[in-house]
Parts: sequence; C-alpha cells; structure tokens
Amino acid sequence: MVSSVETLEFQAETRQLLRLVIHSIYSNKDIFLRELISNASDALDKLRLESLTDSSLAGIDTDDLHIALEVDADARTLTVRDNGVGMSRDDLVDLIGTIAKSGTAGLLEKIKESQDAATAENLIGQFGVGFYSAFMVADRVTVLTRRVGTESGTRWESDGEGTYELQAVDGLPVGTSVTLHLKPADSEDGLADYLSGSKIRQIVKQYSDFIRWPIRMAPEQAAAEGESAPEPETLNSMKALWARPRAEVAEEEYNEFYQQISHDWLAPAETIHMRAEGAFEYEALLFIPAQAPFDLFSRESRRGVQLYVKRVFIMDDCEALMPDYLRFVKGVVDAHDLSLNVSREILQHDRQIHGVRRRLVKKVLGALKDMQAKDTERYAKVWGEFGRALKEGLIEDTDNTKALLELVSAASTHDPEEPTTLRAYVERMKDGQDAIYYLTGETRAMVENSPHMEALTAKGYEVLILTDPVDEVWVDRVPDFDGHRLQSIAKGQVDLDGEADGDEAGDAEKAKREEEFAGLLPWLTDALSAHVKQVRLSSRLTTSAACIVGEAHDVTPTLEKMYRAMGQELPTVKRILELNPTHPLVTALRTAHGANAQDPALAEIAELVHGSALLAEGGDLPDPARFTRLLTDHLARTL
Ligand SMILES: Nc1ncnc2c1ncn2[C@@H]1O[C@H](COP(=O)(O)OP(=O)(O)OP(=O)(O)O)[C@@H](O)[C@H]1O
Repeated sequence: MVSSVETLEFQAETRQLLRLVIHSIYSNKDIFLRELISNASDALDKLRLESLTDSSLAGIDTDDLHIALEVDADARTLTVRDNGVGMSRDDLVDLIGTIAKSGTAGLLEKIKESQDAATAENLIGQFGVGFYSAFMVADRVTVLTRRVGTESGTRWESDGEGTYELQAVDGLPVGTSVTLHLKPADSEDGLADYLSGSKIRQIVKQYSDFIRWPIRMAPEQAAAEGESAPEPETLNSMKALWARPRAEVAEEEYNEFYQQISHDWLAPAETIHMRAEGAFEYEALLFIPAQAPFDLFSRESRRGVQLYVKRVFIMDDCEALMPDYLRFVKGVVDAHDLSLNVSREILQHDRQIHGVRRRLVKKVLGALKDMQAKDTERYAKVWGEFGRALKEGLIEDTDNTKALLELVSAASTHDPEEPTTLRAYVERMKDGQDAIYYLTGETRAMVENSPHMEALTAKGYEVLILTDPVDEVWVDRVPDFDGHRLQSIAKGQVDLDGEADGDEAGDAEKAKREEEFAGLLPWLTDALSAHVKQVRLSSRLTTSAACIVGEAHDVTPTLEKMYRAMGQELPTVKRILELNPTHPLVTALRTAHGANAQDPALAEIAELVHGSALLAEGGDLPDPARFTRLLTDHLARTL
C-alpha cells in the first residue's frame, strides 16, 4: 500500500534557524556527525531504559543496540542508523518540525543583528542546533523511523527550505535512520568529503569515542566473490570517560566529552572529576562552562547534570543533583546503588542523593574558589558569565553562604575598572568602620552620582556598587560577611560625623541645626505627606540639596518594582526625605518659611525638592507632567 504524502511547514523559528544553518553559520561542519550520533545514542539509552522499566516492552530485544554508519558513494549519501526508540509521526512534527526552546525568537533576532560571523557563530553555538546541523552538509535529509511499540513507521524528508514531507511507511524496523544527501565537498567552505571512510573514522574518534554504544561502519570494500561479508568495524572505544582514572584522561578528551554533552564549542572553564567510595558509590564528571547559555535566566533553563545508574542513562537535567543556582554546571553523575526505575520524585526525597548533591555543590564552589585564587583572569570571565546565577545562591542556599560570599566579585568606588572581593574590601576598611557600605542602582554611573554617595566619597569611605537586580535581594538576606554587616547607604542613618562616638562638638552642632530647622521640618513632612513619611536633616550630603532614604528594613523601590512585575501586590512604602542643612536652597526655604509659612510657592518648592531627589537616584516621579510644569514656572520667574 502506498500512503499519501503530506507536506507540512516548519514553524517560523525553525525556518529561520534552518536558514542560518544552511547558510553556514558554523565554520566547523564536522560536528553534524557528532550531533546525529548523539541523538542516536540518546535514542538507544531511552530504549534500553524503557525496556527495563516498562513491562509492556519487556519482550523486546536490546542485545544488539548500536549505531551504524553507512556510505553509498554512488548515491552520495551517508546514513546514521540506530535501533533505538524511534519516533512516531507526531514526535517528528513536535520534535523536528518545531523548536520548543524558550527564548528562541530573541536569540534569532540577536543573530540577525550580529555584525560579524564570529558573533553569530558564538550565539548559535550557545543554542545548539542538534538535528538541523545535518543541513550544513546535506541538501536533502531523509528520516525513516518507527517508534517502539507501534506498528507503522514514518518517512520524513526535507531540503530544509521551509517545508517537509511526511508519509506513513510499513515494514520499517524499530529505530531511526537519518540519510544525508551530501552536498559536494568544498574545502573552501569547510565541507570535507563525508563519504570518505577515513574522514568518518577521524570525526567519530574525535567527537564520539566515549559514546557507550558501538558505532559501526560497514567495510569500504565489498566482499569478494565466494567470501562471506567482512565484519563491520567498530569505530569508538565506548569507555565511559568518567569511569576512567583521572590520570589516564587527557585534557583533550575531557574537552571533547564536554562539548559532546553540552553542544558548546568552547572548552570548559573548569573540569571536576571525582569518585566517591564507601556506602554510596558514584562517579561524577562536572564542567563549568566558559560561557553562559543564552537562556540561563529563562524559567525553563535546564540544569546540565545527567544521571546514570551503573552506566545506564536515566535522565537529563537531574534537578535533584544540582541546585537551581548552579544550573549552568554540566556533566554526568553515575551512581552505582540506585534503582533504574528511580523517578524524579524519589530522587528529591532520597537522603543519599541529598548527600551527593551537598558534596557536588561543595566541589563546584571549591573549584571556583581555587580558580579565583590561582587564575584571576579566568575567574573574572567565569564570574562575568555566571556571577548573577551564583548570587541567587546567596538567597536559596544558606548552607553555603560563607563560601558564596567569598566568591562575590563586586564593582566598588575603590577602583573604576577592577571589581573587588568582600575580603579585599574588609582589608581596606577605615579604622573604626564596622559595616560594609553598598549602594544598589541601575548603572554604575547612576550609583556613583547618587546624592547618597556624597559624604562617603568626601570622607574617603569605599562603597560597593551593586547593579544586578538580584543584588537588591541577596544583600538583605545575608546577615554579615566575616562579622561585618552589609549596610546600604540609602537606608537608615549613616553616621560618619562621629556623633555616634560621643563627639561633643558634633553633638552640639547637630542640636543647633535641629533647632534652626524645628519649624521647617514638621511643615515639610506635612506638605509632602502623600509621598514621604518624614523629612529630616541629613549627614550624608555635601553638594546635593536632598536625597531620599529608606528605613533599615524597608523594601527598596527597585525591589518593589520587581515584586510588582512578578505579579505580587505590595503596599507602597513611603520613605524619608533628607535635607542638606548647608545647601543654599534648603536654607533659603527655611528663611522663606520663617517669613511667611502661608506662601503657596513654598509647597511647590517642597514638591520640586522631593522630585529632584527622586530623579537623582534614578527613581520615577509620581506625576512627571506636574513636576515639569512646576519647574518651568519657577524657572521662568527667576529670569
Ligand atoms: N535518532 C533519533 N531517534 C529518536 N529520536 C530522535 C532522534 N534524533 C532526534 N530525535 C528527537 O528529536 C529531538 C530533537 O533533536 P535535536 O537534535 O534537534 O535536539 P536535542 O537533541 O533535543 O537538543 P540539543 O541538540 O540542543 O541537545 C530529540 O530530543 C529527540 O527527541
């Protein structure tokens, strides 16, 4: 029976991605084979696992799971065949016709906008094109596949240009074959002769040697008359890299393994290979990538640790083994004493898995600490890529607060370029300073120019400049670093004048000022009561007229905005307006208020002072149009 052929369109994003792939984004075309072998190997893993855990599949034969590479020089095709789980018609539509990765559209946009091939290549490298890489070397791809447990198979074919064909096919074996109708070799375009046995051998050895299923290639020479067909050649050694002693694994092998599992094309920034013996045995091979994936901060970003049990692949993205904030760590954990049927739920509650996770986290943080001590340049890059994620650890992983705080690298007023560690900050603290001062804000410039900074800068105090949104949150959760509390200079009282130390001259001065402003401050508090809860004198200003501060435990405006963006309703927190008692505008306001407290212009000036203080810290005005009108009116009157 010949079934009809359906023609379907690729999803819009898939079409765009294919266009990028076909027009050769990758300079290293050889990796298509790594990607197809990796898919085939996953399919074999899945079949093996399903046959062990799904009783309806108990009878199927899994003795000879393998990957076969077949060359047909006359037809100019290379086929990658596996006898794994296979795909149903719907799988083909959902998995191959569609890209389900979140953030794809944004990434494609960035690639389109990228100015040069290297940037585009880098971006696409973070994405991982998987199956689509076939179209770098083939102008047509045919997939024949039958899902285990189903009767009929499907033929899928496409030239990658926008549509693909589907057709039901009877008589297919379980598994998948991907046939590439190869483009002509073109050394200028990086297209090798992928019909050549030696080229195929070289690629498999380089990228897929540790694949745990045999990768076989039919002999290039056909059998001579009367002789039996020669045995296929197994191209890979199949040894699980993580099971080999560290001393016997070359750095190159680690890197290639990493690239295989991560689809990254850079070498990892750090490799961690460990073996735990005793009550719960396992091997772990973990990598800290050199660059963050494009979707590190999307909700669906996957954790990169795979779980194996005695060399059998169990699951990708094993969240029980790595906390969320270390989701960028890639690798493999092979546990010896777990059931193959283990589920994500069981793992979440397994005491031994908790122990493994604790140990892995310590190892990763320890490796980062070592890198920070020994290779500051590499560490700076890694922190640049993953610092934001690591700072999430300060919120969610209180067991490791100490270790994480040591890793924090923050911009500071101490140096315009170089960030500092908290330890280095503490070493530079002034005599008598007990808190670590920081200010959060959107950009370095905004923080540096913020009025809150004035007195601290004038008196030579160092302030950390925290500009990541997550900074707002962790600084509140962390009680102290090495006994020194973290103090926002935009919150609470900042006593730099020595009043706190019983400086009598300072106290007398302060009392005198309070008296001078005793009339103005309550009046201003009342006039601005819609916006602030108090107006008081400041000791943190030297040049600005005013600034706005919060109380020590107040939610900051940025946090308020963040919570609102996440759909949480919060009451608006009123803050405090602080005035600089020596500023001419403030003293003039006091005099004017003393002369005629009923003057309606005074309330308008108060609003302008409050609005300017909000603008100076990068905040949002409650009524920008009204502010502008008041400002222009008053300016006009001065001319
Ligand atoms: N040989 C195969 N056998 C069974 N399923 C396959 C095979 N090749 C691909 N698939 C299915 O198609 C999906 C998409 O493959 P593709 O290579 O595009 O992405 P991926 O492997 O999931 O992701 P990535 O390559 O980024 O890791 C796979 O997840 C798998 O479910």
